[in-house]
Amino acid sequence: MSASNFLLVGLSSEVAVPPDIAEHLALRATSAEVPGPRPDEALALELYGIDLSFGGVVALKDVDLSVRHGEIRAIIGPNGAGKSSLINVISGVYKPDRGHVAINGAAYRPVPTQKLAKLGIARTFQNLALFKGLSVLDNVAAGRAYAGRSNFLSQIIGLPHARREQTDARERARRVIDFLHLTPYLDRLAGTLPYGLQKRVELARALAAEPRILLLDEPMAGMTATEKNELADYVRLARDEYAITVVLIEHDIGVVMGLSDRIAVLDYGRKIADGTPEEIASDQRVIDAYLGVPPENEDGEGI
Ligand SMILES: Nc1ncnc2c1ncn2[C@@H]1O[C@H](COP(=O)(O)OP(=O)(O)OP(=O)(O)O)[C@@H](O)[C@H]1O
Repeated sequence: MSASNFLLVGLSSEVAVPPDIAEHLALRATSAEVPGPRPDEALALELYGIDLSFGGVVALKDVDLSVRHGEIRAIIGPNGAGKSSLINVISGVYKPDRGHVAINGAAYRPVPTQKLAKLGIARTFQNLALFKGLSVLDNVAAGRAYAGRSNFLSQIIGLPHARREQTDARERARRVIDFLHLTPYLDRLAGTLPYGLQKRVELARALAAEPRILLLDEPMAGMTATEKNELADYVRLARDEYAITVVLIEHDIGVVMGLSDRIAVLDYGRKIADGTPEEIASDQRVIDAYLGVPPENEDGEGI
């Protein structure tokens, strides 16, 4: 039996996972590297014992993270704390040196970004990644196209199921555009819109993929305070309307405090705190990290 057969057999007896997803999942129990607890099916996302380094630079050290279904979960931390690295591990861009990621209670093997949608994951990027020369509608429909089943060739040839998918993608895109109050800009080239609206189009494109988990990489970077609050409202509305789980990394603690159900704080690649906004706001390690108090050395003394 091939390794993938073994994994699929194992999965089918453990949890009900759609075939597309099962194809990319591996039972956590198959890894002897970090014998952690069994994945918890009640969690949308679970990271356990994640290590990641680049040459001699430690980006993440022994990071655990649990995300409940329907939760808005923020990851914050000072510059270089490891936030982007962590979101890139979740989205399969980086393969961790050690540790596990589980989605809906089944372990997950990194997949190419274009296959993420099939796993029910969509993401936005720190630097805008819109097709600036395409209309808002085309950009948002492109997000849906990733989640479709037809391949690029059948779309070019115009096979019936591919054509149907394209029509569906545009209908879905229009609904999401309407939901995010972007209809007046439907035919505008994305690159001509003000920055705050482009970020909203990016959110629309991610939602068009009908994700179960939405990863937002610094969604409010470069925005004015008004734009940030507006986008935060849309993220909350989207979570409620589409019943999705949201994981975001963000620099602006104020916005995060108002938006998130729970917050994990990274500093120098380690998780130093995890809890509700109220718990995080009063955590001395978090206050120290943001005020720039140096980490302790191995003897427990400041360095
Ligand atoms: N591709 C890479 N190559 C080398 N080092 C990297 C790479 N990506 C991240 N790092 C290093 O890993 C550490 C964590 O970086 P990361 O970008 O994850 O932090 P961050 O919290 O997202 O920072 P910022 O808020 O500034 O974006 C840093 O020391 C960074 O220099």
